[in-house]
Amino acid sequence: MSDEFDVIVIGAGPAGENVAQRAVRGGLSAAVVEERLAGGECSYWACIPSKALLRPVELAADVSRVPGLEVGPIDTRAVLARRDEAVSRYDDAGQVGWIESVPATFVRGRGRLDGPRRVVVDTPDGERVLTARHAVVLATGSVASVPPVPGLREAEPWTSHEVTAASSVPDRLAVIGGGVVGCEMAQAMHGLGARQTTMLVRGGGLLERMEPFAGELLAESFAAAGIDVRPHTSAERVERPEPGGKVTVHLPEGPPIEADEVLVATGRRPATKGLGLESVGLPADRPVEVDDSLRATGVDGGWLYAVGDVNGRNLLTHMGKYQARACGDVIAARARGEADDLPGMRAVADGFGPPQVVFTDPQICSVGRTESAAREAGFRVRAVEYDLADVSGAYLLGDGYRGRAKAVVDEDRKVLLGVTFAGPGTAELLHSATVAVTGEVPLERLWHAVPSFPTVSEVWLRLLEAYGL
Ligand SMILES: Cc1cc2nc3c(=O)[nH]c(=O)nc-3n(C[C@H](O)[C@H](O)[C@H](O)COP(=O)(O)OP(=O)(O)OC[C@H]3O[C@@H](n4cnc5c(N)ncnc54)[C@H](O)[C@@H]3O)c2cc1C
Ligand SMILES: NC(=O)c1ccc[n+]([C@@H]2O[C@H](COP(=O)([O-])OP(=O)(O)OC[C@H]3O[C@@H](n4cnc5c(N)ncnc54)[C@H](O)[C@@H]3O)[C@@H](O)[C@H]2O)c1
Repeated sequence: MSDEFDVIVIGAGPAGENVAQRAVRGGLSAAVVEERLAGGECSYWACIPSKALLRPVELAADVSRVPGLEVGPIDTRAVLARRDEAVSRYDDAGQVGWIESVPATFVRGRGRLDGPRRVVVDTPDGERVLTARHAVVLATGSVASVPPVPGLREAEPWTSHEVTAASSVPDRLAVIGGGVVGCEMAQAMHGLGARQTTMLVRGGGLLERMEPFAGELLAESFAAAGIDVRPHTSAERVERPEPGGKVTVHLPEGPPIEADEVLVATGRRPATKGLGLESVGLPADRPVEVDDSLRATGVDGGWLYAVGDVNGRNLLTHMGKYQARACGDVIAARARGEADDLPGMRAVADGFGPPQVVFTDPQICSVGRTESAAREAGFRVRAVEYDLADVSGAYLLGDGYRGRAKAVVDEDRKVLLGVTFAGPGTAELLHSATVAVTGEVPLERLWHAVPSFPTVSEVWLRLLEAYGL
């Protein structure tokens, strides 16, 4: 059977779904190919379940800081049941219905490129060949990478998939990696009942891509909660004689770690395996390089696009969806032969440093460049910091509030290049920083954006005062 569509999207994660929606809105027909569940990694094995697991842990920490309230033990079964609800019990009927309501054609199966504008899908009913009149969009996401530690792969470690879908909490958990997944999932599992949680962190601290104080505050909070964070420590060898049995993680020095599960959280690689990239002259094992209109570079005819994790620009759902909006609009404009360079048709925000919230206690929130990244990029920089505990709104959230904020200023233009907040109750504050950084709001204008008293957002005023306004 042969089918022709204006646009074919491979991968129905948040990025793929949104490209289809925008392209259809622009007057085109679209097919969306998905091998597993419509909604993608984010909906079932990443953002949604991880936040469902973290929320009660965070709430318990918030409550424990307010005198007069008492936190009882967390009912882990109820939390796991709510997680199951949040992931629609791994049933994508709702998401498929949404795609069909766009309207776009949903094709269940594994897709691969087979030369220009041609996609072969292995469906449960056999092979189906789709051809695209205008564009093929790769939105296949990423997969967890497992480092070549002897014995690790054989030990069948947990990745983000297994930990977010866990049906029980291991008594003893070893975590390899001190990045976002490692931090969020160590905290979730520990808060939900793991008795011994050990984090093996190759570098000097947690969340090393952020401002240093963020990882430091998080490490203090983890230590207080009883999570054992071991900087400058790598796994040397892993043993698991019985499948599903006890795991032993050997270290270069000191006694090995005995655990019931080992979680690998050492980054991700683009999901390009078996995608047929070589059939269009692209390397098979790298992110698909794109320009700001999300069009793949180095492909004749300009019909191939890539959005979301697979292009390696910013591995975040909201950034993938942002790219998808630009991509769907630009494909539609090019198909109609209209101007394809309107401001919304270029994913320029990818270059600013994306907004990101790490949903730990304390929350870690950042947008734009860190001070060191800004200096490396050649900006003339001045940075100011403020202790969030000295802001009335933060103090009122609970006793012993710990938090910090930092603003990185471009001294030539007097605008913000980056902002970081670390502290409870700061996640919803981040968008104000995103607006200031993206909008390049002059500091003197920002002065007139008066924060409400007594909220945590009063830190804006304190940062500007620290700068000298
Ligand atoms: C534990 C964890 C927590 C996270 N939390 C957050 C968070 O809180 N906030 C945030 O912004 N980001 C978070 N992320 C990152 C976020 O999950 C990703 O950035 C996002 O899912 C990327 O979206 P995507 O559409 O590019 O890919 P995906 O969501 O990975 O979707 C890709 C889809 O393509 C399908 N596919 C792949 N290959 C093929 C093929 N050949 N044929 C057909 N279908 C195919 C896959 O089955 C999948 O459904 C988290 C990641 C992890 C691992
Ligand atoms: N709340 C959120 O926004 C959120 C939550 C989870 C994941 N994510 C996204 O998912 C992506 C993947 O997260 P991640 O935590 O897997 O990756 P990461 O890049 O954030 O962290 C990887 C960690 O593993 C370490 N590492 C890498 N290779 C190693 C090796 N061989 N041995 C030991 N340690 C090693 C790194 O030093 C780092 O500490 C992130 O880029 C993030 O954007 C976002």
